[in-house]
Amino acid sequence: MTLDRFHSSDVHINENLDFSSLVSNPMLLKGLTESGYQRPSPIQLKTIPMGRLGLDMIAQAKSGTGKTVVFSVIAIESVLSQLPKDLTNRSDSGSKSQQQQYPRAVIIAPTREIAVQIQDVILNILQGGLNKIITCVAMIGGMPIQKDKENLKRCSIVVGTPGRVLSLIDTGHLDTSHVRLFVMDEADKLMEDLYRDDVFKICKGLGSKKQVMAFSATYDDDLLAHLDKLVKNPVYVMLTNGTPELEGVLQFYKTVKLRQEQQASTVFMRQTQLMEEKFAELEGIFTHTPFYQAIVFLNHTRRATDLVKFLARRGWPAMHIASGISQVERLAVMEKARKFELRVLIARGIDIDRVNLVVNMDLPRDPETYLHRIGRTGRYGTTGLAVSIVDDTELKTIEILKNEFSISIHELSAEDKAYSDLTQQSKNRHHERPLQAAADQEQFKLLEAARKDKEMEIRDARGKVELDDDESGPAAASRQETPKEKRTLESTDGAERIATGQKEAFAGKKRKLDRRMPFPSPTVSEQSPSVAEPPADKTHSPESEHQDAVREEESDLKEETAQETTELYEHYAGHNACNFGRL
Ligand SMILES: Nc1ncnc2c1ncn2[C@@H]1O[C@H](COP(=O)(O)OP(=O)(O)OP(=O)(O)O)[C@@H](O)[C@H]1O
Repeated sequence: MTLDRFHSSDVHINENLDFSSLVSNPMLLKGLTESGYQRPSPIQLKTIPMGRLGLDMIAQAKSGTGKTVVFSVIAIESVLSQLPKDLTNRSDSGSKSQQQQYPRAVIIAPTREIAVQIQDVILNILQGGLNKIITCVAMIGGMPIQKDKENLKRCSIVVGTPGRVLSLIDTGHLDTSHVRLFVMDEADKLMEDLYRDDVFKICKGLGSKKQVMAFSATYDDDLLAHLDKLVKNPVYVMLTNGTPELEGVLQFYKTVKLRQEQQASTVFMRQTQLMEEKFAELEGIFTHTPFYQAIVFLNHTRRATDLVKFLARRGWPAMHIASGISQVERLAVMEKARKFELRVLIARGIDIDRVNLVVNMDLPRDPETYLHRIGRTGRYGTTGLAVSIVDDTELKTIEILKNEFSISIHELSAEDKAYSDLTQQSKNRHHERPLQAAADQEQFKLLEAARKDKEMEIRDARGKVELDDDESGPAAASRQETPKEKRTLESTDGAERIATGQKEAFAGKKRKLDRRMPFPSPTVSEQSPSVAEPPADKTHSPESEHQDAVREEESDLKEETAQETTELYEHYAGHNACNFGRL
């Protein structure tokens, strides 16, 4: 098994067809071809013709096999079918501003990132010339709603998250009178308790004249029962009979154990120590496995920041998009990941071409989510590696995944032939080096930004700081400063050099600022990997405050852990959620 690009049978069709046999509009065809879609995948071949006929549909295909392109094409075709013929076939159809536009298709997805990705796919396809007459806008929570209201005056395809779309319908800003298509992407997630009511309300709010389609990689009885109420007389297209594992993804697990001397007295300590072990294991995997970009999943979002710091200290540019950061920041992180400026993204369901390694630091709560996660690699029939780092309790879950859901997961060991083949090949691969250089540059930029941040902070807090004008190295050379400005510098290797006499005054600040630095270099901190580091700003966090915080976190975690353990076992052990043969 290699990581070189090949396309597995997941996306291979036997027919000698290209998209010209599926779509007729020349600009649509041009947009598809120029977006890199030459030949349709099996799900595209089966569903696009029926979707174009206006049939309601429930469709299933493995992750990353082209479902987004299916409903993007159908949405564009649905809009085209409502526009006058003379507008839709010519590339000189006039500018959008001259045309009255109404929302004609609404697509919803469970996460903001996925909604933005869908918008990007559609916008790319529209680049073939249809962008002159069709507009697609993502409307998602966390972004200013005012902008959506403005955009709705000139928007034909709305892609959004349920909460935002519903609120735009409820307030009358989304005019539903011309909507003729409603698509639910990742329908399995959309039918979870969190979103289901909103999705039902949206479906009702969009009126009765619309075609309804649902897409997912997995279906179970509950999901089908819910969808039955939303999708009337659907055609079912199911491409997978068993568990929808991707052929190109090798799956492994690696067990971590606490050492004798680590026998923790509390749940919190035990969890923390186990996570430390998992962090160390992750570092080993990153060191020995060839990969372009990796996505790491964690169940507890609070660990995401710790992991970013841990990886950054070891030279792996990483960022997270866990909750707690603003939507604007999340989108910026996604952009960096896409531009290949990050090697590691700690994230949820997103589509980045170069991801060929997925790591689970905790197992998810249900097998569907496991499949979603590992489906972030092996996109469009390529190859990838998925590793779950588990402790003793999670090992049982691996057994259940293997036995009850027939998912093949092997223990990761140097002796494993598939894995050793893979690592062996890395010796001949050179792709890491230029990437590392690019990543280093990015790290340097971030260190520079952090350094500037520090200066601002110092200036704000203490007024003008009179420091010796003693600096050297590239960081200094690249800076332009006013003569009066005095500075605290980091050289490129991250070591801080502060003028004598100012160190003590600066020390409290420094600890505070270190925590904010996105990519502290390994030399900034020589601490051992610590998952639950004490608050760095000791001047502002006396011992007692720290203990309170630890206690609070401990009790939080206890609750979460207890609840999750119960949910996890109920979910995996007792039930047969994945009845994939139903359709
Ligand atoms: N016909 C095609 N030819 C080449 N590449 C394609 C084709 N269709 C889709 N792709 C690429 O495959 C990747 C996955 O496609 P897409 O996101 O549509 O899959 P999906 O089934 O919707 O995945 P998920 O279930 O994870 O959302 C994307 O990078 C997309 O650009």
